[in-house]
Amino acid sequence: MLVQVKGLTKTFGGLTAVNSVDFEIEKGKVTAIIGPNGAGKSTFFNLISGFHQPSSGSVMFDSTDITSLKAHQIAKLGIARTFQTTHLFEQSTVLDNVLIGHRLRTSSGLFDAIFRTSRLKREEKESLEKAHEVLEFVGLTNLADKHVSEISQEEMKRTAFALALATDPTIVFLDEPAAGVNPEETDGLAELIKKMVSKGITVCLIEHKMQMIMNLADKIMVLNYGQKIAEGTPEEIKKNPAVIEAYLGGEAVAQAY
Ligand SMILES: Nc1ncnc2c1ncn2[C@@H]1O[C@H](COP(=O)(O)OP(=O)(O)OP(=O)(O)O)[C@@H](O)[C@H]1O
Repeated sequence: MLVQVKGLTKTFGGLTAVNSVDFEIEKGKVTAIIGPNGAGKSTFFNLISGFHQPSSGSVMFDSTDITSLKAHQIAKLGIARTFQTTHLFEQSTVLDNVLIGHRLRTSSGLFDAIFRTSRLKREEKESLEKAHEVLEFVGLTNLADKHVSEISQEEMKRTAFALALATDPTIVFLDEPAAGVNPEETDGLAELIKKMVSKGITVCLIEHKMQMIMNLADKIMVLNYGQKIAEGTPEEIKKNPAVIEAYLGGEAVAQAY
């Protein structure tokens, strides 16, 4: 298993946002996390990627215990995540946004910056090449010099993917990759996710668009009130009584289908 989560728990004051979750992600597969609003999905992502410290439990990545590592240390190990598109710098170009993502992986320090060492120059060149490569991969070469404020929501989603890919990740965590885009664009983003998997990248995503998930995921975990209530293939999840119960009453299913 690429990622192994055991007994993962996060409390905020009196609220248990993630409650004793055991979970595994297999290399090379697409794993989805679904659940009603407030179920703990984003918190779960934040725990794995080091943006929150767990209250208890453990996270193993490729046999390394990453439970107590900080976000930047986890990113260096090959775990990338996307954020909502609001995290992009609107007044910078698409290319510059991606370059910033790539700096994470390079190691020049203040000394290099001041004296413009050959290492810095080499790294700048590599960053630029990498940024162009990932922009081509996500289909945004033509928009590299546009400001983020000028591009569509779907193009912002692709930019967020490019940012994650610029760090050469083993696994990417995608937070609602298709939120706010139309059905045709959703299909395009699903294709892009498949293309990432075909290049050997493992994908874990949170998404409310059920049809997309059902077509894309090898495995689905369902969270409800911080607890894992089901796990299985899309076929198994569709038939699971606990899942149907959690979603009925809510509007999520009606909206998704
Ligand atoms: N930093 C925080 N401080 C306090 N409570 C938080 C914090 N982050 C999340 N929560 C609470 O934890 C619970 C789970 O939230 P979370 O955002 O993880 O759910 P979610 O499943 O991602 O929801 P959505 O689908 O709406 O994004 C919610 O009740 C939320 O209010």
